[in-house]
Amino acid sequence: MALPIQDLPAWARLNDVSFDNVEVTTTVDKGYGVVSQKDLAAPEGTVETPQLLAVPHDLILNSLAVEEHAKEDKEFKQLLEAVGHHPPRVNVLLFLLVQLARNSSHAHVGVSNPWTQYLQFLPKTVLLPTVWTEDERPLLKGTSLEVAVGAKLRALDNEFEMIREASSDIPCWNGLLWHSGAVSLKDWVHLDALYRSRCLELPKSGESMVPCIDMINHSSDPSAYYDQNSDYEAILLLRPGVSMSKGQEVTISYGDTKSAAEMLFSYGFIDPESTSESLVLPLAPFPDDPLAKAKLVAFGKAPKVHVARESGSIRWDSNFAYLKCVNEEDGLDFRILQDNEGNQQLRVFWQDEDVTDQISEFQKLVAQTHPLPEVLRLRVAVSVQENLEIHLKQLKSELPRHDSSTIREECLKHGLLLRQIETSLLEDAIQALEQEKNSLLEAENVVAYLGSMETSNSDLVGEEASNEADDFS
Ligand SMILES: C[S@@+](CC[C@H](N)C(=O)[O-])C[C@H]1O[C@@H](n2cnc3c(N)ncnc32)[C@H](O)[C@@H]1O
Repeated sequence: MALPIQDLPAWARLNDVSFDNVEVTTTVDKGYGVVSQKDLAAPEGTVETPQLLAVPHDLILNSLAVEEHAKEDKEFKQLLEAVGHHPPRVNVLLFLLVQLARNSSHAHVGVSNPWTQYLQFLPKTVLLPTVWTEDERPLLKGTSLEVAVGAKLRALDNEFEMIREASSDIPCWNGLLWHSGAVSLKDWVHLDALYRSRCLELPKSGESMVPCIDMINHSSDPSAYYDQNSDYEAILLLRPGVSMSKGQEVTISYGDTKSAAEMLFSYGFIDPESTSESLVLPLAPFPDDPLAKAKLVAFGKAPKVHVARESGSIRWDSNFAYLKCVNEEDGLDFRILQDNEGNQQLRVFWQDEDVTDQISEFQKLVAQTHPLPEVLRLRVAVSVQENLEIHLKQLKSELPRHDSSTIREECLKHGLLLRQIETSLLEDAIQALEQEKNSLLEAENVVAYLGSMETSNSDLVGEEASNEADDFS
């Protein structure tokens, strides 16, 4: 069920949301947005700029608010307890799933609240890559989002199954959520997209959804910002130095340090004016490394390489790339230790020191303590460059043939933009790595090391040759 946006002012009045000289309307290309109803100005240097919106604290939706709702709603409390402790985001999504089920089945399980209705104002489609179709997702092939979106979809599937399992023993929820067919995995994926594209980081309440303030679009040159006042209300204020005329769109910044991939992943669009030039790619251990499994377990996170262009130059870093490129002969060791309770633990040792707790700083640690730091850096640079080349090759390979009528324009536009941004960054990073490799090859201890390797190889060849001669005799 959807409610027309013209009904939002009535909902706002009923719930004490105050709009001051602004209104929600439909924009040309960004769905809903907020525009000013009169000329507005906040002179430079003013401390108290005009307030455009105020949303009462009890409408702010986060994990804590969900627990408050549960106190007044016995049936929801039962559901929340059955699902157990999960990240705050899951509690909020569960709360929204219940409102969605109520709206679609007209069944009144538990107590309805302002969000039951507010959800009906929100867009039915949010084009984040997790909701792209099978035809649209190949646009991400070779980009840094290919693996991330697949992993996110699997995580969403697991969350939804976990909720189904935990709640299907509770008769009223089993009836509403599962028997009525009111909600499905598609709804969970949609709610997650709504959540990620609309949640704000409030100074006092933390990560939260805020009705009405979530109707404000992003700009790299924003006219407003949000805050929280002493009553914990979420408020929207005009920025100092901004003047705007009647009918102009009010905008905020969704952040200016996010990469193109992060913007697309969280908001479904890329604004090249406000994205940082960076990307994060997955990195696998060498397939023939006997320590590969131990390295992955000890690292504890998905191994990655981070590439960025900062002030015109390329920077890359990867703690896992360093772990990948060192071995026992460098001073790496894994040991299984047993604590007093008999639990076994994998510990990482570097040059006989237990560095398990420093594994997230492995690059720094090893770069400072390796006896031949330039030789190690060369090994890591070669491995990282190879990894980037594989991704670049995929990015440059032709996209699978598709029927353009099955790909939505917005997905095509932002998918191609992401490919273009990441291709350019990877090409420059590969070139920078080539330069770095060349200068490392000239470093004194690299020359000496490679020279010693050559000597021992030719000794070996000499020995082999003499063995062969022996064999012939
Ligand atoms: C917080 S909501 C803003 C309100 C939203 N336009 C709506 O219709 O409900 C964020 C979503 O608005 C859209 N959006 C916001 N700023 C945008 C921009 N500068 N360009 C394109 N889409 C934008 C994206 O779909 C994004 O996921």
